[in-house]
Amino acid sequence: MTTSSTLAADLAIIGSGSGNSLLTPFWDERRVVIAEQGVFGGTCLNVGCIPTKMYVRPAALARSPEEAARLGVTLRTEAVDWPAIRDRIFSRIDAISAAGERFRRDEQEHVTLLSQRVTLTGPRSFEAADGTRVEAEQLVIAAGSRAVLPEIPGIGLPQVHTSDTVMRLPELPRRVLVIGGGYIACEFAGVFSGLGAEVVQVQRGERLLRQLDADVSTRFTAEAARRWELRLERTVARIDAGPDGGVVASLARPDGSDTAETIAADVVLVALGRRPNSDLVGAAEAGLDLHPDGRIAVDAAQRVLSGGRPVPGLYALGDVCSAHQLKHVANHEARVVAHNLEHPGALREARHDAIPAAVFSDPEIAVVGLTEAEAVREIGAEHVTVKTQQYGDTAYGWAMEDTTGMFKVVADRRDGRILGAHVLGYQASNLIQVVVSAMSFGIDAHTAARGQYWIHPALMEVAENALLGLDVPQGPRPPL
Ligand SMILES: Cc1cc2nc3c(=O)[nH]c(=O)nc-3n(C[C@H](O)[C@H](O)[C@H](O)COP(=O)(O)OP(=O)(O)OC[C@H]3O[C@@H](n4cnc5c(N)ncnc54)[C@H](O)[C@@H]3O)c2cc1C
Ligand SMILES: NC(=O)c1ccc[n+]([C@@H]2O[C@H](COP(=O)([O-])OP(=O)(O)OC[C@H]3O[C@@H](n4cnc5c(N)ncnc54)[C@H](O)[C@@H]3O)[C@@H](O)[C@H]2O)c1
Repeated sequence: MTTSSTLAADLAIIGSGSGNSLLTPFWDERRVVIAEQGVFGGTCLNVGCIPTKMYVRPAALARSPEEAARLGVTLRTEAVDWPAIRDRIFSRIDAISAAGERFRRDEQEHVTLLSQRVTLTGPRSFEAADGTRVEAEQLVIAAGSRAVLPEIPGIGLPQVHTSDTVMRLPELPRRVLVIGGGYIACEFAGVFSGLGAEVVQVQRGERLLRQLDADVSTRFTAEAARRWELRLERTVARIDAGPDGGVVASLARPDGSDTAETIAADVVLVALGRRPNSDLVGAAEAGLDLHPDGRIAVDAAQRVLSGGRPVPGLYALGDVCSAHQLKHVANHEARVVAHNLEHPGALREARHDAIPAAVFSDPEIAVVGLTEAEAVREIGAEHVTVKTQQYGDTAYGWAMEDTTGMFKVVADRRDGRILGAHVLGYQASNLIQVVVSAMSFGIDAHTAARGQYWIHPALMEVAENALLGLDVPQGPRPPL
């Protein structure tokens, strides 16, 4: 049945992920429409950051006998109860999503929740699948992104998953084929292998996480190869149904030539990047500017551009427009948009410098700023200073008997400006924050190292030592 009702709104939002956080008390007395085609709460909560990291922790625990053995303690992982892990994770997450939806739908009279896909009909209007039209004073596109699937035979087989579905499998698969070498592929390879599955990861390039600093990418690839099987410089050409309910994947070289290699697996995870959902909202048809990769173009205030000019009252945020597909970036952009919706005469701009990211794999990685190669390109090799501090050369690293952790810092040797940091190892995502702070507040490398106390002998000393190892000026009266 179709209806032709038209809703007038002060604010309309497409997407209930980061878009859901736009509703400050300012909107309590105003009419708001939120359109959501899928599960309420978006990617991070339901199928992204949160459930993946809830799998990472049990996988790390299951792996701990290896580390314990180095320290003279014998542990054994007796069993991994996948259904229990899965149900613990999703009983928490599904309840949060359901409560969020109930709150908006039933407890907020000023909010209308349209649980449908909507398509733009103008700069501040859209239409839902059932014919409901919405005309808004201001509109925010927060429609996110989705997994890219390669067009290969067998991609539609039920054993082939994306991150959207693989976390809800009924049982822990015995054999998992992971296609891709990016964030999602490396995190799931770490989880499944940690929990005891046989993992084969197929990556087109010669290293995993190729976009990261070469030292980190190289060391991670070597460590991954110790934990699960890698097939590098390979792609999957086709997937066929195999015996015992599994599949058989045929590999090819990156140029497409056959290698006669096959991999048998029970489950395949495809993780080859995510494309912005600008097409799902009809952004091009509505005349909005798009980047070549499909992202909606916005200005620094997150205003959507059309013909190079901002469209009044139309904003976008998060994966649908951002060059950084990260939840903390989407959240920051949402805060900026929330401000700008309330204060159209005093717009604020989003800050996109010193954005950190972590790959929660085994080992863990965290990065911020320029890689060494990017720094050389940007300011010239003669101005770049680099220090890599091994975890194993610090006191806490001795306690851990660590052999792989590294903390690399890149700086400008002329003024000590920190340009980037690249960390691999235990707690990398926490340790890097001290460099993120220094970069964000403009603190030079020597001041960051000597202008504060560091708890001895905490693992954080690895950051202190990395900063101290840079060849940077100390100024006339440096902190001691
Ligand atoms: C497996 C995985 C792990 C991740 N881990 C991390 C991590 O550890 N740290 C991190 O920072 N980031 C992580 N990310 C990335 C992070 O999840 C995203 O950057 C973030 O969730 C994007 O938020 P968003 O609000 O832009 O989009 P979303 O949360 O995806 O919200 C967009 C919503 O819009 C809806 N929608 C789209 N089109 C329409 C339409 N036409 N009509 C109605 N509704 C529509 C969608 O259904 C969706 O619910 C991960 C992503 C994945 C997939
Ligand atoms: N911890 C985190 O912050 C986290 C975790 C997961 C996802 N994410 C976000 O989600 C985004 C998407 O993750 P992702 O892992 O899908 O993408 P990605 O961009 O990290 O990696 C995609 C990988 O697929 C490869 N690839 C692309 N097309 C290919 C093809 N046709 N054949 C073979 N290989 C191909 C690329 O070379 C790359 O290695 C990430 O970029 C990240 O921003 C973040």
